[in-house]
Amino acid sequence: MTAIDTDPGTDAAFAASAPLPSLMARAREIRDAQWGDTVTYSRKVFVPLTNMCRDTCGYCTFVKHPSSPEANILTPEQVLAMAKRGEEKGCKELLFSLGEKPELRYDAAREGLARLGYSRMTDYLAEMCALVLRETTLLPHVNAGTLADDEIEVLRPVAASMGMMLETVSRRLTRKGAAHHACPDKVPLQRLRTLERTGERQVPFTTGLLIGIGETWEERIEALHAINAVHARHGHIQEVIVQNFQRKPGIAMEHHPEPTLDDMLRTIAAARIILAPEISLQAPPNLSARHIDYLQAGINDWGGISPVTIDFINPQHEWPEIRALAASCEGAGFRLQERLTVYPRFLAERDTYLDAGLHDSLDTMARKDGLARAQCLEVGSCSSTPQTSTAAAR
Ligand SMILES: O=c1nc2n(C[C@H](O)[C@H](O)[C@H](O)CO)c3cc(O)ccc3cc-2c(=O)[nH]1
Ligand SMILES: C[C@H]1O[C@@H](n2cnc3c(N)ncnc32)[C@H](O)[C@@H]1O
Ligand code: MET
Ligand code: SF4
Repeated sequence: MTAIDTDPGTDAAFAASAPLPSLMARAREIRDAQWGDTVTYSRKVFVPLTNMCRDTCGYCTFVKHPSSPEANILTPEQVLAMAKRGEEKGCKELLFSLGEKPELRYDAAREGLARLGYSRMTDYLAEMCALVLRETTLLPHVNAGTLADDEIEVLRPVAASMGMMLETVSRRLTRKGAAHHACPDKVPLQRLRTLERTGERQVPFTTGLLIGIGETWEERIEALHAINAVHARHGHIQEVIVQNFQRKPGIAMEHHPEPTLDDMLRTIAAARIILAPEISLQAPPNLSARHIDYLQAGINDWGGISPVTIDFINPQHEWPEIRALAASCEGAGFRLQERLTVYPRFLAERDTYLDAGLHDSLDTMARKDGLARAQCLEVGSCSSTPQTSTAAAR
């Protein structure tokens, strides 16, 4: 149920054709009703567990071929050292981001994993999540791309939340010369299956669109509807990220145009109109000088911001200083507030969405956090907070 009486069909048509100012005004209305004037972020440490990957996305600088001197798999000692540094700086989330299934493509990846005692990257990832839970107070979030049923099962007990950008639903982009050529994990059907499987297993989940990689406006709308449909079946989508493609030297798409600010504002507003209101809408603060304008298009979240690690995916773009971001949010009439990697709605339904083995860590973190939301854990309900007043669409 939306807070405002609307017809989803009419809204979709509106999103595709309305002038940008009225589209943004409509999106703001929906955001204000659900999320108020609070805009959130997650203080996190980013751990790039491996940069080897069986895919070769045309926009990616993160991926390294095994023949590169930079190709690596972080050791448990390195993971723990980064985690401890994050913990000291007050981080609450540890984001594992990594290449997809490199062991299925490269001997070097198989050998590297074997030296660590594993045959599958996902098993090593699960063990590193367990290590973080054991040795620190950080909550692990994993962004490991497409996941099969058994991979979700090994990760669920040790990851507080998971994510995978849908990126796009465009199959055209898997053709030769396009962004996702020769990327088995970027075939839209595989991405959609991961959204469905994590829904079936009730994993608090992040997904999103990568804007400006060759997709059409209609394909963006179709992707938003696909996300909304999977959420309507399972209620597990915590947040949707609208991320703008960044051009960098050395990538296949180095001459591909970046999306404009208007492109971003229109897509963010369309997302806010199409998606169920309880899905948090996120856009990164470090990939546009005009990110504050995103607030006028309906976002309520900035995603992860790290006081200790760079954005390994967009390393040329520094994180904003949290105090400076708070000041510019305030200038725009918003209050910046820290949040956990698990949103209040999911904490309130912990028995459904969170493995019992994670409850202690969640309690510790929510209390340490000192957020008013910690009360959700004690009273078992968050009905007084705007984020949780709407039940997940089922
Ligand atoms: O700093 C980043 N954080 C990314 N995040 C993390 C995000 O900003 C938040 O920290 C977490 O989702 C927790 O809410 C992702 C998480 C996912 O599950 C899937 C994709 C992304 C993508 C990015 C990204 O490109 N850069
Ligand atoms: C972790 C996420 O980072 C995004 N990603 C990867 N490369 C780029 C880039 N050049 N610009 C912006 N986002 C990118 C993808 O959407 C991926 O899923
Ligand atoms: N390889 C995964 C994906 O593309 C994780 C983030 S990219 C470094 O979805
Ligand atoms: S974006 Fe992810 S899947 Fe694509 S090449 Fe980079 S690491 Fe691999």
